[in-house]
Amino acid sequence: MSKIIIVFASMSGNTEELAEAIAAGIQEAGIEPVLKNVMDTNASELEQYEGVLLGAYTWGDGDLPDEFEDFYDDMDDINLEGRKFGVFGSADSSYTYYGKAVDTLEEKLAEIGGEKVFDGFKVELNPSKDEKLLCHELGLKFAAALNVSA
Ligand SMILES: Cc1cc2nc3c(=O)[nH]c(=O)nc-3n(C[C@H](O)[C@H](O)[C@H](O)COP(=O)(O)O)c2cc1C
Repeated sequence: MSKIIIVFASMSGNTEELAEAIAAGIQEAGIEPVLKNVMDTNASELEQYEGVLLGAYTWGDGDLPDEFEDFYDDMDDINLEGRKFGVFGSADSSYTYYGKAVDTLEEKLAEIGGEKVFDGFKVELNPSKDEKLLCHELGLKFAAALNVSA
């Protein structure tokens, strides 16, 4: 059973690229993460993992992606005490609420007991090579944070 799950939503592929780069960093640390599109899972699955990473682009006027709405509502029914989390997402700074979906998910994860490992990681549109390297480092850092508490 893997220790880490990464759940993401990505309409045009940018957030998915972040998720894959973070997953590669986790793999380098020796943990095989579970990587799932939010449409293929549900919030209750998060309770099975020690580490939870959520990735979402921002939609509408600072909104969560539509496909994250049910998952987000169902997070109220789970408890992530003792679990570590991190949130990431691609966004566009020409909008008023830059990457607000990332903030919304971070707040919810903290509310249900999770402990944040890194500050919400927002990337402007398509990730650059350097930003993908940063994702890789975040993956390593996240895996290390779990091992410390193990
Ligand atoms: C209709 C629409 C609304 C958007 N609203 C926001 C927003 O409020 N804030 C923001 O930061 N980005 C907003 N975006 C930009 C997307 O988050 C951005 O294009 C992102 O790179 C998409 O990521 P993805 O490739 O993972 O789908 C919006 C994009 C569209 C098309």
